[in-house]
Amino acid sequence: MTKSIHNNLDRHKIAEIQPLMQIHQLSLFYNQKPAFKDVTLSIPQNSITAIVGASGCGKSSFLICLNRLSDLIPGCTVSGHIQLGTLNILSPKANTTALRRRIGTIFQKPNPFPMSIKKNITFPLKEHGVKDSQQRHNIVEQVLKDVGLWSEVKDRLQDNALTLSGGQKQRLCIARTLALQPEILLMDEPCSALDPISSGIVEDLILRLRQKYNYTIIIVTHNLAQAKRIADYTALFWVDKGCGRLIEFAPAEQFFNAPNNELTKAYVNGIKG
Ligand SMILES: Nc1ncnc2c1ncn2[C@@H]1O[C@H](COP(=O)(O)OP(=O)(O)OP(=O)(O)O)[C@@H](O)[C@H]1O
Repeated sequence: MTKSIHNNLDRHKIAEIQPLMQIHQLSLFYNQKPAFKDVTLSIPQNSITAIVGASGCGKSSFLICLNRLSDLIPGCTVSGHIQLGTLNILSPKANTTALRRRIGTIFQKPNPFPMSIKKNITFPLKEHGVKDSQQRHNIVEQVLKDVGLWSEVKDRLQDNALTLSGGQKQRLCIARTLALQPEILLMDEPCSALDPISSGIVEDLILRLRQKYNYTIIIVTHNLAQAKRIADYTALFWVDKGCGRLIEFAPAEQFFNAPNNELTKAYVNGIKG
């Protein structure tokens, strides 16, 4: 269940990876108070990037900028630039519905809709224009298989999703997001509300989504051991003078074994944090 560092992409592959999303001088403010400032980094494609750092350093705030969920928070403003291919994500002209289909979010607390297991997946598909019911059913089966839930729920697809265990609910939420075929998955501490067994299953799933399906995944985690097991790249955020800053962003092997920054060194060695 738990994975060794060998699950991470090897050094040669890391050198070949192209940036998928370019983030330049990104800052986020809640009612003029900065949560984090001046973050510049490129998210490599088909890889797992972990965001780590002590509580309150702006990790979740960073994540919500990337598909403009930040628009939904009153008093929240974002400045800087985020480029995804030809799309300028922060442009007022960007279509946020289409954007959130391309960039899906998995939250810390699994949030299935209070409806059947099957409808949890077919409902968003209908909303996004998948009209053919056989096609919707095929997608349900495919994504439930992708998250390893099909054999557990195939005989109870009409049961309310709220009857599932915490780990099953989280995998259903991941399946619901996968059904819309996003390019990027944002995960905000997806395992922290789960027991260790369920957490291991979701961790394995995250690795499989990158290895088998080439997803680009950005995951916020408090769990350094988890970041070490699954991340190809890791970013450390830290609070400086009341505001989050990006301290270091590097391939995971370098980040954990030979970081450039003294703060990163102290953090990965458990001296800080
Ligand atoms: N909706 C909000 N309104 C005002 N301030 C907020 C809001 N959400 C977060 N903050 C503040 O922004 C700062 C960064 O919070 P954020 O949740 O992004 O940090 P984090 O690193 O994800 O923390 P944690 O690891 O505890 O989840 C904190 O000072 C927090 O109190």
